[in-house]
Amino acid sequence: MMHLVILQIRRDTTSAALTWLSWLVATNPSVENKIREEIITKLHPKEDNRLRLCFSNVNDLEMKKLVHLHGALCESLWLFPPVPIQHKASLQPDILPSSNNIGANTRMLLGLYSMERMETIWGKDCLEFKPERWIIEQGGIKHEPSYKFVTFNSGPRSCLGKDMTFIQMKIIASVIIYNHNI
Ligand code: HEM
Repeated sequence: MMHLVILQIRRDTTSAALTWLSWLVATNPSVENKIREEIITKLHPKEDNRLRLCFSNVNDLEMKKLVHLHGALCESLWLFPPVPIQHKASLQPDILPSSNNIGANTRMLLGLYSMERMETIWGKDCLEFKPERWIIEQGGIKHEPSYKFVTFNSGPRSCLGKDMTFIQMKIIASVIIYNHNI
């Protein structure tokens, strides 16, 4: 039973992320155009085979070239984290990084959704959909520390599937965006 629940969490997080990405891209056609443009210029899909052939040798490096898609994905994972809230419990008394004292067996709720919409952490434009937030001036991907971009949690129990799910989501999203106008 536990195994089934864990499997569902892995699958449902990815599908929730792709659903939000579709909505954000559909309501921001200029972002969709930029993503399609970079798929064409960086992956060079062959027209007759659409994108299928390109993906016969897909790898992480190829997918990292799609910086606008990466930015759009991070924005949707950040604005609408598929795991919006989590809870942890202390085994023994401790002091949190915030300097709050907690006793043993204290249950704590982590509001990931709220933390990723806090102006004090992310700045004034924290509610806007801005994929360029994740792109550095030189055009590469901007990395945010996991204790700031908390969608996959941070520390020793953070998501083990993070890198894999990014590759999976990029493959699915790029095939859809290349072939369809959402
Ligand atoms: C968008 C997709 C995903 C999101 C947002 C996500 C998010 C998370 C979060 C927040 C946790 C921490 C849970 C906690 O501390 O209670 C977690 C744990 C985990 N995730 Fe993911 N996840 C995603 C996809 C995946 C995929 C596709 C896999 C496997 C292929 C995976 C494997 C795991 C595993 C094994 C853990 C447990 C790590 C541990 O407890 O040591 N995740 N994930």
